[in-house]
Amino acid sequence: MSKQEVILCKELESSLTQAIEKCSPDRLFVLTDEHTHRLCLPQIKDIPVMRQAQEIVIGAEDVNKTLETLAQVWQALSQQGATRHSLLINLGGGMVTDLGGFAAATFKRGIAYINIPTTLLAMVDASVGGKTGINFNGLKNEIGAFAPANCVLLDTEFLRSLDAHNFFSGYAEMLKHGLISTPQHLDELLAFDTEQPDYVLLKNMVGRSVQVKEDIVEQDPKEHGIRKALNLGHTIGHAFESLALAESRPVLHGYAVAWGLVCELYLSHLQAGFPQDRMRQVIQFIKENYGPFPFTCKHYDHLYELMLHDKKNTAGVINFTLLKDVGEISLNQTADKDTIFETFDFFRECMGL
Ligand SMILES: NC(=O)c1ccc[n+]([C@@H]2O[C@H](COP(=O)([O-])OP(=O)(O)OC[C@H]3O[C@@H](n4cnc5c(N)ncnc54)[C@H](O)[C@@H]3O)[C@@H](O)[C@H]2O)c1
Ligand SMILES: O=C(O)C(=O)C[C@@H](O)[C@H](O)[C@H](O)COP(=O)(O)O
Ligand SMILES: [Zn+2]
Repeated sequence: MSKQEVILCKELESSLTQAIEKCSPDRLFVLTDEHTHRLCLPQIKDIPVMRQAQEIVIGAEDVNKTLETLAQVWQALSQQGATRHSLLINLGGGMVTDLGGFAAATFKRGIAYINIPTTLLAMVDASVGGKTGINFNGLKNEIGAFAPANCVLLDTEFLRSLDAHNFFSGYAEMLKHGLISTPQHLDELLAFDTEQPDYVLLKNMVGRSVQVKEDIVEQDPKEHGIRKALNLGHTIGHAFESLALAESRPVLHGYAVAWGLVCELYLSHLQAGFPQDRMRQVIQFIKENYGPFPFTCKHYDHLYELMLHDKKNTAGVINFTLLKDVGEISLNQTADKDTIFETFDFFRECMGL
């Protein structure tokens, strides 16, 4: 897999023009959800190279990251004359870049695509690294492919219209990048004024955060080893997210990751010696900014069953990425059912549930 080009744009217009010209497509398509169609497409629609772009609009948010929506995109591409030499631009958050990336990877066995992420989460994480896919059978990203975008164009100006919930959702993946990289990066994240964001500083932090991901993906594009570090917080986080979806009370992906981090930092403390003061510091930040995920001990078995579907697992054994300390990663860790249930008890207790 070749190294993916990720550009922190000074000027989106020229970067996008160059990126499209480099692909020399016969036809151009732009995929948005209903919100990014209204809020973000106007920023690029009038760029001369975009004038011929045919628009495909899908429903917003993870409830629409489905096979039905994927089929709508395939249908639109097919009916509007897309060929193997066409180019798809995904303009949106991680839902659009995941689903659009998978549509591009599968349409006529694969066409070129460019990601222009418009949420914080998609900028630092989802748009980069080639994991594409959809939710299926009540499970997160159950169907998908590794298929990197030809190019990823980051423009933090899009963040100005993002609401606080989606800001914090993306910030959870940044915290994850802080935890798996360096104490300095984690400290700057914990110290950032999230109530009145300094957008210049945020742009720099986005650059550092996405670099953490790029470095790991470059070493291990298909998650045979070190890429599992990017899944910290997700073994339990995805179970929370799927449970919430099943109970028709969906939560944002990054919130589920933040709550998953609380549990997996506790597990890291129990099993890998992660320092208690650091654990408490990060949990305090999450408690203050994300609130609790309500569940009772009646949910434990369901959560455990969901964790049995984690993609890192082998032969029915649940696989965790844990930390010995900030930046000291311990891959392929396991925990027995009693210990996992103890982490749920810990979570509920420290969240005041
Ligand atoms: N492929 C990966 O490596 C990877 C990594 C992390 C997360 N993900 C996936 O990403 C998805 C979550 O992505 P997300 O958090 O970006 O959510 P999202 O794409 O659902 O976007 C969240 C909301 O913000 C709106 N929005 C987008 N840009 C906006 C803007 N600039 N201003 C105002 N509103 C805007 C969207 O329309 C949507 O309503 C999940 O499906 C998750 O599984 C994938
Ligand atoms: O890029 C990766 O690798 C990640 O694990 C990043 C995660 O933040 C992301 O949510 C990813 O989609 C999870 O992948 P999955 O393989 O657990 O479905
Ligand atoms: Zn994630």
